[in-house]
Amino acid sequence: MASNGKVAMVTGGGQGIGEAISKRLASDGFAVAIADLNLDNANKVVSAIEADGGKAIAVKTDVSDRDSVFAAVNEAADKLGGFDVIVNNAGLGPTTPIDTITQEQFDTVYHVNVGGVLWGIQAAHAKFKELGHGGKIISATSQAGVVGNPNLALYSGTKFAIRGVTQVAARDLAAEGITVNAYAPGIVKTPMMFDIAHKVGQNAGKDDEWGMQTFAKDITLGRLSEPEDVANGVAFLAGPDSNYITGQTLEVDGGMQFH
Ligand SMILES: NC(=O)C1=CN([C@@H]2O[C@H](COP(=O)(O)OP(=O)(O)OC[C@H]3O[C@@H](n4cnc5c(N)ncnc54)[C@H](O)[C@@H]3O)[C@@H](O)[C@H]2O)C=CC1
Ligand SMILES: CC(=O)C(C)=O
Repeated sequence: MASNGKVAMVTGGGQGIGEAISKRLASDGFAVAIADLNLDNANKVVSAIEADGGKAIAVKTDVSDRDSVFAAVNEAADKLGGFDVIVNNAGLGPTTPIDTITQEQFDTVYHVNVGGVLWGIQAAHAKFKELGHGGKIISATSQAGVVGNPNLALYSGTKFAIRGVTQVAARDLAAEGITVNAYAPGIVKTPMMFDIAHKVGQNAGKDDEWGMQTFAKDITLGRLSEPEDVANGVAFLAGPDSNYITGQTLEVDGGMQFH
């Protein structure tokens, strides 16, 4: 794998979509910091990247904690020799029928999903400033941040918020050569989505694979998303071909908005 001389940090890179993004960016030549609450999983992704000839480190990070995110960005820059791209991917996706949402759930989910993106933007901005160059900030929203989904009020609210923060940050940081975009996956085969499929609506209590397949009927392209489908979109947002794009949400959902 030839280095492209750039450094990226992926939060929640230890499994699911973040794992696929980390591996794809490494194969595109980025040195990658995998920032995850689960250090064992992050280390497994590092080993896989290194086995393929790439460069990566694992950094234990809690994105809901501002200091932890700043420390992770500093560690990534120090150990990997620069900082160019942050992918604010970590998120929680609990199933929450509207009347069941508790104060504790609200605090946890908003701190991880919205706080994590906000702290990631701040920490990346501070590092780009210190290094004297621009960079790219990319955050995970969802098709549930484009249309309201049944039983996901708490989650959907955070994902709509991330699109708002993305648009504002794009305007605030453009003069410093920083682009800020988001990606909106659809129904992706990851532990989070299997859990939702197992719990909501007509899928409740059915086996996970059956639950997932019932979502496929709403997808124009007729199949569920692999994590790698999303990673392809993020690779575009992280690379030079997206230099004239900012404030946008790239919907990588097989066409779910058409139904
Ligand atoms: N799976 C899907 O169908 C969809 C997922 N998304 C979004 O994509 C992103 C990734 O989702 P998945 O890969 O499915 O999730 P996942 O639950 O499979 O993986 C999430 C990763 O984030 C890490 N994480 C959780 N809390 C953290 C914290 N406080 N600090 C640092 N790391 C933390 C976990 O350890 C895990 O490695 C999320 O933001 C999710 O909302 C959006 C649309 C659809
Ligand atoms: C998990 C998710 O983002 C959904 C169902 O849109």
